[in-house]
Amino acid sequence: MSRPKPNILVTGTPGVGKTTFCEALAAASSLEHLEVSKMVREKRLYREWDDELDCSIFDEEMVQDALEPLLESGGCVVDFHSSSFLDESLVDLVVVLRVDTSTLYDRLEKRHYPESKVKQNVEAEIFQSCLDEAREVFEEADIQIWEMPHDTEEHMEEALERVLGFVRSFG
Ligand SMILES: Nc1ncnc2c1ncn2[C@@H]1O[C@H](COP(=O)(O)OP(=O)(O)OP(=O)(O)O)[C@@H](O)[C@H]1O
Repeated sequence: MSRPKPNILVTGTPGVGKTTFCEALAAASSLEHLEVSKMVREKRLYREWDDELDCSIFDEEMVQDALEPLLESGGCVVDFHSSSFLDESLVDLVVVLRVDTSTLYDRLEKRHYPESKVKQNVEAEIFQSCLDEAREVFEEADIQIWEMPHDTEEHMEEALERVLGFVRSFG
């Protein structure tokens, strides 16, 4: 499906720096940053709330229904820790941000997350859950999946340059 501007999914374990990266990418391009976790909270796109982990159990169908009209015209950066809800026909590139577990631990610690939530997210990064989920959803559809380190400012600049190159050459 041809779109004038690409839709890019930026995913990764909570705390890897998706929002930081997406804000910088949106500022450097004409793409619109869709911070899905914020949309889920504000539009209540969930059926239940996990009090222990202090997070929503988002509803895939509700999130897809909210995003599809925005993605159909292209030019979006979708920022979320999951990729299971996205129809591959609406995605042109997937970026999976990665950090080492000690960096991730420190970042999540600073948020004063419950120990169980820090542990759950560090384990997800160790077992590369987000990368495996993106591969499961998008590899069949022949959509590029770029795994990019995001532990330093330098790595962020490198990743931004590479993705901006994709945006410039799209279409
Ligand atoms: N490339 C980077 N180098 C150094 N620090 C970074 C980098 N990217 C993000 N950070 C820091 O890591 C922390 C988490 O960043 P951010 O909130 O963007 O993560 P996230 O993946 O969007 O998390 P969540 O999914 O929970 O929203 C912030 O304190 C941010 O300043």
